[in-house]
Amino acid sequence: AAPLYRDASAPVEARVRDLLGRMTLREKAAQMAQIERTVASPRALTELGAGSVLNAGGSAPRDRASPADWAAMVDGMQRHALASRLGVPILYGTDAVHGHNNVYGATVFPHNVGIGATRDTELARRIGEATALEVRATGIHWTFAPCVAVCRDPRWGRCYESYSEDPEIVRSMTTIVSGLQGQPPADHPHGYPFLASVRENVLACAKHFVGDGGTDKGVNEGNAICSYEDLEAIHMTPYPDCIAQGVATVMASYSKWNGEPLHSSRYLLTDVLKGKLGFKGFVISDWEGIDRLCEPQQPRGSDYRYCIAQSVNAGMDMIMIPHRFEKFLEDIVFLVETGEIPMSRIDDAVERILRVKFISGVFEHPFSDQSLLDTVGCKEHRLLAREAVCKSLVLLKNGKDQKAPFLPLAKNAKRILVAGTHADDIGYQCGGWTIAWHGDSGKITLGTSILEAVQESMGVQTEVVYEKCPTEATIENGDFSYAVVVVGEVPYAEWTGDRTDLGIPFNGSELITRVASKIPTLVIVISGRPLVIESQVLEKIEALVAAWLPGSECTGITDCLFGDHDFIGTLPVTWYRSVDQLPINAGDANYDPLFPVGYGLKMFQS
Ligand SMILES: OC[C@@H]1[C@@H](O)[C@H](O)[C@@H](O)c2nc(CNc3ccccc3)cn21
Repeated sequence: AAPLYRDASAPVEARVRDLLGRMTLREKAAQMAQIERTVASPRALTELGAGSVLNAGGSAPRDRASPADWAAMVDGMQRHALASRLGVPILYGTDAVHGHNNVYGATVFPHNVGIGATRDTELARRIGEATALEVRATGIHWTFAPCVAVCRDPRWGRCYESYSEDPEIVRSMTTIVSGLQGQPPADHPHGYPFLASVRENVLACAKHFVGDGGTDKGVNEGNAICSYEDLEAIHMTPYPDCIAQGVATVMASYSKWNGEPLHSSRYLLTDVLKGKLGFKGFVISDWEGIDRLCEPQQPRGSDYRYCIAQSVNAGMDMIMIPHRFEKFLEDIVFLVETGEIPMSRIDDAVERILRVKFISGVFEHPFSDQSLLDTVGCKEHRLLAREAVCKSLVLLKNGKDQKAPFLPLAKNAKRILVAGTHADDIGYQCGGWTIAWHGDSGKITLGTSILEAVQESMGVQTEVVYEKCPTEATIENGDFSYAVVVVGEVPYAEWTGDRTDLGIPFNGSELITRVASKIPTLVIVISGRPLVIESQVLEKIEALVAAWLPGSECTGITDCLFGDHDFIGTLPVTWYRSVDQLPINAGDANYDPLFPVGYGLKMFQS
């Protein structure tokens, strides 16, 4: 008879116990390893039985790989895993954090800060549903999303991955978990991982536990200095909501809390997350997250045994290694055999990993479903992304006085100027974590730029003049009804986004001033965070829109500019006056921002 763990009708916990009981120590240790796709060899998967594979940001089967290429790659790895002694399938994970952003042609949604601006929790769920389909279409089981960081300082290079500085807004947006994984039934056991449909849903990952958005001065992978009460009230708030929705995995933060690395915090990973909050899925490290535990005394990962012991004993269940798998195996087996890591801790970790694998359906359905291939970048998902862009825009100024609103723009103007570094650049409007890890400029994927959206919106009798950096002659003699100047930040990810100077890059303020001195001007800011807008610049322009990092579907912007839809977005983060004010958050004493959290104008008086 087939072994119990292969019996899909058996209770999950019985299958877990049966399989665990059959595994050697090396096989258990291998299940705790997540390796990068470039080292996911037949030896690693069949002989050694690695538990999971990921692709780093930007690591793809080939340039502009098709969904079918991705699915073939994952299915190929799965076949090797199923050929292992006990045939335990892998889980493949990827960063689909604003759509399936590593895949060319996938729908790219606004980054989290823009979704926070919508305050639309149902929209967040629908984005999760669409993203899950596009991820599944490529054969992938798991996304390292949502990031539920509560960003408290815009100098942090990842604040665009945070829905808001307000923990209540972040918590409300965790509905994306139910979109990604499906909605658990009312009687779902608390804290237990959940997946509705192996065909249409993917496992989610709440990250980065905990306090990633609260590091001192916004330094990435830095130190959150605060009381436990503040850590709980500000940064931990979204996690019970994710756990209540059956989130399958949680990723530990690179950062520290009062000097203690999260990756080796037994109190926070085990006593709080698994004990007090009752989380029964598994905790995964960040990329080489345990290697950093040796810093700064010695070079990263120099005493790897120490790193493994500190982290696994603290409650880490899976290690995103991602390259030195065999060293990991050797060391962790040594640590268990010498009693440094108790076998009970290994069994707990592997139990959690197997539990997620059984509830994920991957034992019964290990391979991709070809019928989903056409969902990648499909019209319906692009319309959803367009709706999200429209709802994410925040109107910060509309007319030099209330009685003369500047928006909606006239579609039948004779001649208009579109200018700025960000008017015609799909890469810029998508931001980081898009195709490449840190994003890029240019036509990096399919989509509609702001310029293209304007050109498509205007009547035939309107001449749209586009100059990225307009000359004085153009500005002086152009005879334009109005100008749309699109400026902002270049894409960045993680530490590459840490900045203390938060002015508009490429001398954006100077360009705005040159144009606005002669032509009635709307400014659109493409950025992962509020940027410094000097008061004399703000006075010169007719209108100002914060568009965040809208992604591939910028028709959503012209849907508002020309009045087909009103603006509904409101600031999810404080728009500060100057960097000298930082950190500045709603609720602070003497809170004196340029525009407060919650601010956002409408065109049509409701
Ligand atoms: O991509 C996997 C994780 C991601 O889920 C985390 O949110 C993020 O903190 C994270 N950082 C890295 C390391 N970054 C890296 C960038 C380029 C090449 C290789 C690694 C990997 N990851």
